[in-house]
Amino acid sequence: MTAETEATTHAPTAVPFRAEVRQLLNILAHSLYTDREIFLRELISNASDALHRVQFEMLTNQQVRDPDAPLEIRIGVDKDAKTITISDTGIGMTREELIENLGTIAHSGTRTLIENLEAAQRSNIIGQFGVGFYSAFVVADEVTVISRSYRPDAEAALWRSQGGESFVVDAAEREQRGTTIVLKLKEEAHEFADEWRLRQIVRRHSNYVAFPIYIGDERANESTALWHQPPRNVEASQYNEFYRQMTFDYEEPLLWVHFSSEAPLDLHAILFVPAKRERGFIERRMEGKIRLYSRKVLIQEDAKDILPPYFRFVEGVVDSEDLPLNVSREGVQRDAGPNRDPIVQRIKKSLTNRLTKELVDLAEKDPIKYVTFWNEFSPFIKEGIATDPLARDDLLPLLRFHTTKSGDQLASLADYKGRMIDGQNEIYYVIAADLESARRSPHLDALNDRGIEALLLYDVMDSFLLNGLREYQGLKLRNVDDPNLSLPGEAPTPEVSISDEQFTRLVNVFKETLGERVTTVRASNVLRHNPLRLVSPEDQQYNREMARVQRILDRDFKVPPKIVELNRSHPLIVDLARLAESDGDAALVRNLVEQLYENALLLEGLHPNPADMVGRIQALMEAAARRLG
Ligand SMILES: Nc1ncnc2c1ncn2[C@@H]1O[C@H](COP(=O)(O)OP(=O)(O)OP(=O)(O)O)[C@@H](O)[C@H]1O
Repeated sequence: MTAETEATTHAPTAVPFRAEVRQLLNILAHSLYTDREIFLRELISNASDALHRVQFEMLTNQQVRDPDAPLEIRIGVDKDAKTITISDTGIGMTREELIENLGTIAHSGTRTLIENLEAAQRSNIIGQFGVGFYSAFVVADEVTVISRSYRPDAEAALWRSQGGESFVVDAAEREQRGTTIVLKLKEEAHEFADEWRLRQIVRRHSNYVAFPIYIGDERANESTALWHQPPRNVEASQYNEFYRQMTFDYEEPLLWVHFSSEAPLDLHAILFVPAKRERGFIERRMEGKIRLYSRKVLIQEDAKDILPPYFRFVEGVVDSEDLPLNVSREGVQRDAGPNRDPIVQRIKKSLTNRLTKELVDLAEKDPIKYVTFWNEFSPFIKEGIATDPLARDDLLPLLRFHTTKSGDQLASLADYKGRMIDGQNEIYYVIAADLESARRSPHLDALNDRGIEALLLYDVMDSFLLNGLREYQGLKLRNVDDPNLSLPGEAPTPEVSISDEQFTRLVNVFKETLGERVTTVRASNVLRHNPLRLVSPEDQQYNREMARVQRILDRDFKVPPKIVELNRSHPLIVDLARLAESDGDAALVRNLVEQLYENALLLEGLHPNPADMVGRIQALMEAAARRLG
């Protein structure tokens, strides 16, 4: 580097903030921010991240400034000058990094906040966002950052701003690796120049940070990571607090599991099942994060492969001395080398088994709480059964269904099995668009008559679930729309009140009216209380479960041709057969046939556009009114 370039690089330079950052600073400086104290959480979280990063760097890189510096955060207060100083021995920043990180790059949290600002201000929940470093300007009218990067050849640098349009960077004096942030408190924030107050804030928001936080000479945060403490010493409130500080979720978790073993596998972990699938009011998160530690070093912030994909809603911390440190910090790529590591696989298995067992226990011991779990997370469990044959048997006890006998309650497969009638060796189910349609399904006639229970499947995920659930404890699952359904038990034989000729004529009217939409029309021997049902021909047996999904996904979805089965004893069919005999009402008969067919489509969840029926229904109503009037 020449003397000139060095001189220019080291001159104090004013740099404008990026537009989004200016906007954010303006908002923060003027907002009535009730959660002002979270500025400390944000700065501590940055410091902790910087410490984690340098710790990780030291695993692989010998060339680190101050390799022996203790990894810690120190907070000091000058009561007279009204300043707070937050120092860390983390990874530090070069001059260029200060410019980039603290002024020109818009971070994810910043953008989300600006986009949702109005709602955030209205409900006073700015504190739920990761506003990060800039939250310093909520309490400070001047912020100074002095930093020295871990890179041995890097110089110290300074960043300073009053939060307006720009910031200044300059050279600085600092020997030690790390970052110091000095906040000159605003008049209305002088209350924070108080060690006792700061100590309280650290307890509330940053108690479980993995590095020591000192205020003055006293440690302010928990000294042993919660997951390293014996579970019997940890209280429910501590788990709840830990969860809240880690996730910012404002609801308490539904369940936690604390793992603590040293042999044969060293494993210390706390896993949480959140109360809701979507967390946070604005920044909705669907997936949990597992922070992976080895020998107390954070090696992955969002480990993807330490739990199976169907448990991706789980949050937590996993720490094992046995984990290989070569697992990358940027995140485990699924199927990438280190994940094939036998230790990673063993940890995964151990976590998965225990978590599954805890959920099964919950289902048995606290069915009410389990239903809240099921309502939120059932799609994941169904996905697990559909996609992971090895997990299937373990997950089956978690399944819950509405059935024809469960009323408003949910039933497990074991409940179903216990209620099977003599001679029954299959589990019957009906698929429909929603619970009410399922309950009304004409396919259920024959089962209801015999006292046989059916599972009511109406969730889109159920179609996928069936791929992995062909049988349960030796009992095959069978769709009740099966044309060859042969049922155990007895049912009364219905009276047939139309002649064969009348019926044949009616069958022909159905065939002519419905044309290519039907493969055949025939008498049903299972219908009792419904006039008609649609049955899938043999060649559709394998994909009919997916037809409903296709209808939702594919705008041009065409209903595959079906077998129409008619109930010869049903008054509507009887009347229709009589009506079909007289030629005068051909249009009315056609409309009735069409409507009967479409009613059935609707109950099957296959109707492409129910609103199309309105015109015809009106025509039928007019005809009825005319006759009655
Ligand atoms: N104490 C620190 N030591 C080292 N680098 C830091 C420190 N504080 C901030 N930084 C750097 O500045 C960047 C910006 O910080 P900021 O708090 O604005 O956002 P973030 O923490 O990265 O992201 P977000 O808050 O949006 O999740 C950080 O990503 C980091 O690179």
